[in-house]
Amino acid sequence: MSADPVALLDGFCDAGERLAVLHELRYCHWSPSTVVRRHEERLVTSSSPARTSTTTDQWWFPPELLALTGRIESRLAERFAVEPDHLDPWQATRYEVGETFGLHHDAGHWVRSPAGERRRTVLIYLEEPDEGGGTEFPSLDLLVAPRAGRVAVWDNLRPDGRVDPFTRHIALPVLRGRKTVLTTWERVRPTCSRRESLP
Ligand SMILES: O=C(O)CCC(=O)C(=O)O
Ligand SMILES: [Fe+2]
Repeated sequence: MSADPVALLDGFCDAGERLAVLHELRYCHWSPSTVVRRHEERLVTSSSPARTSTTTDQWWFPPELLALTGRIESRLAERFAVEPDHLDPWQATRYEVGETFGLHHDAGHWVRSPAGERRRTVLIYLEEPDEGGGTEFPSLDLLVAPRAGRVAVWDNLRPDGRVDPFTRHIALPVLRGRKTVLTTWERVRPTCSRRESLP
């Protein structure tokens, strides 16, 4: 794996694959994006003024789209040693002009869940806006341009397993055009029981 805190690979998805994914995403049900927070020992998912985009997730993906994400998972395994069995369901998020996701961390809520924390984030830029829409990591002094076909992979945890505050990030507002990303998170352990080896 790269020593950079945020590994970037351009051309990870070629134009044909991006168009095919975007085409299939038209058949999915999109809703206002949500954020997760803890409320009295429970995780609550709700919309928030901090996140103004629209999202769909793997639940809605038609078989053609699942075949495409399956191929993407194989390449993530090859290039970044991502473990497909540890992945959360894919999400796609669309940002129109002005839409954004404020400063946040992708981990911090899942330490007690069977699959554990969100160890790494995988973010693929499918549709590149004409202006704005970068992903900023203020503590790393890093701005990732939302280049179509690029994948960004970063660690959310420090080697001791605690949340790494340096990978807090912002999806900057789109200023012109539209941005669409495909995202998943690699958990510390497998994401369902049938993937664990049985005793
Ligand atoms: O869209 C982006 O640039 C970042 C998205 C993000 O941070 C997230 O979905 O958790
Ligand atoms: Fe995020």
